[in-house]
Amino acid sequence: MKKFINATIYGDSDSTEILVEDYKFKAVGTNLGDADEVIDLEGKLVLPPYVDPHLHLDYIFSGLGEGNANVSGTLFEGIQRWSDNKKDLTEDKVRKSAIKGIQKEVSHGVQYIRTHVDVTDPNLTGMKALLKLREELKDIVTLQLVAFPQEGFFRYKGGPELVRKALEMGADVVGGIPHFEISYEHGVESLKQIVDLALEFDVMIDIHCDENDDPNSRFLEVLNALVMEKNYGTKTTASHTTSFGAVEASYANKMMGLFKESKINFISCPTENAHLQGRGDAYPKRRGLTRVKELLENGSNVAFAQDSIADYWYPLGNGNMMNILDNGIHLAHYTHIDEINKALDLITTNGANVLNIEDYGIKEGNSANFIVLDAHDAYEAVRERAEVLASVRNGEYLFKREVRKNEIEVDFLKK
Ligand SMILES: Nc1ccnc(=O)[nH]1
Repeated sequence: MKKFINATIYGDSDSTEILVEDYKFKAVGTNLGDADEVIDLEGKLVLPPYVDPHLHLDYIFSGLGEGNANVSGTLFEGIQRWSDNKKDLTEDKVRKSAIKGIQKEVSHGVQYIRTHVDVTDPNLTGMKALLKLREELKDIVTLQLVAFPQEGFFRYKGGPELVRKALEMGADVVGGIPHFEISYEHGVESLKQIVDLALEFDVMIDIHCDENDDPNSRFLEVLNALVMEKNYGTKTTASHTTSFGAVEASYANKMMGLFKESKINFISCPTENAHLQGRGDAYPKRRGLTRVKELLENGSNVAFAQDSIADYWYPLGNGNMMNILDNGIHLAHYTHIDEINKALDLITTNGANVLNIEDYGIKEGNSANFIVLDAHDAYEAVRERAEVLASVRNGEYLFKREVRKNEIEVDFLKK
């Protein structure tokens, strides 16, 4: 039995101690009694691990190297460059770069990743490599795999069969990209078939949905309607929906009511889409985000995600969710003090809700997974973009770092 004392627990001001036994939280409270080992957290902020609910592990680092830069900075060039280069993909290549990406994310306190895996590949190379890693790395990170037809469900020859095959192989989620199909009708039909596949295989849905600046892109409306009718909203996520940041208020307001009814989830990738969107705009330029603040006020579940690390779509990124959060709350105007105080939800609990993880959170009976930040409360953590000092999984440290001093003592300040 292990006891962590002097913890400041995010969202639980009554508790300061955590007791862990047999990989699980045995109790969370105060004065919890004796333990074999006592660890003093010195008042630091403890929260459930970061969740990155949208990442492309099979693409990681593909954008590095001469001639690989996406010159226009657009989604379409990213897809084209990937398509041109993916023919040389091997399982070993995907495995090695995915491991590097996972290392980066885990070292920043992430323990849950949903990764889209391109299945528009007759060999399903990425899916094969990532299915193995999902199993091999499960004590370090929980991986959810999306069968994602990057080059289009219909637009890529044999797309529907490849998506089905990936689900048969064991993908956890079915994906889609309706705004990349060749017409509105093709996009709608792809969504219908994808929802049918989800019901047939009993898997979640996560669609790259309206990742453009077109205020007339309407696949979010279609997806929402389809899953609302099937009562499948909590198992469904609309990723990106950047066009919803460009629509008129009267349309947005109508949709808000329908999102409330369907309970569909949203993922916003603030850094990626600030980079990709608005490329066709003169000034003023769109920020490229969906209506994050308004969706949250509507009671919808919204999570932030990294999306890319140095691939054909986005040249930056390092798996640090605090960086994503910092950018996201600025771009979304989610910066009232009350919003800042709960902003960590966007990279923790809200992501766990997207992934439908039930065994999540610092409470009795759950797996003993948590992180410790170099801050004493949520506001300080967000304002300082606090470092992750430790990540604990199943009661054991994945890593632990020295406490960094926030303030350097400079001689002249003492005078
Ligand atoms: N942002 C994106 C990254 C990768 N693929 C996409 O379709 N979009």
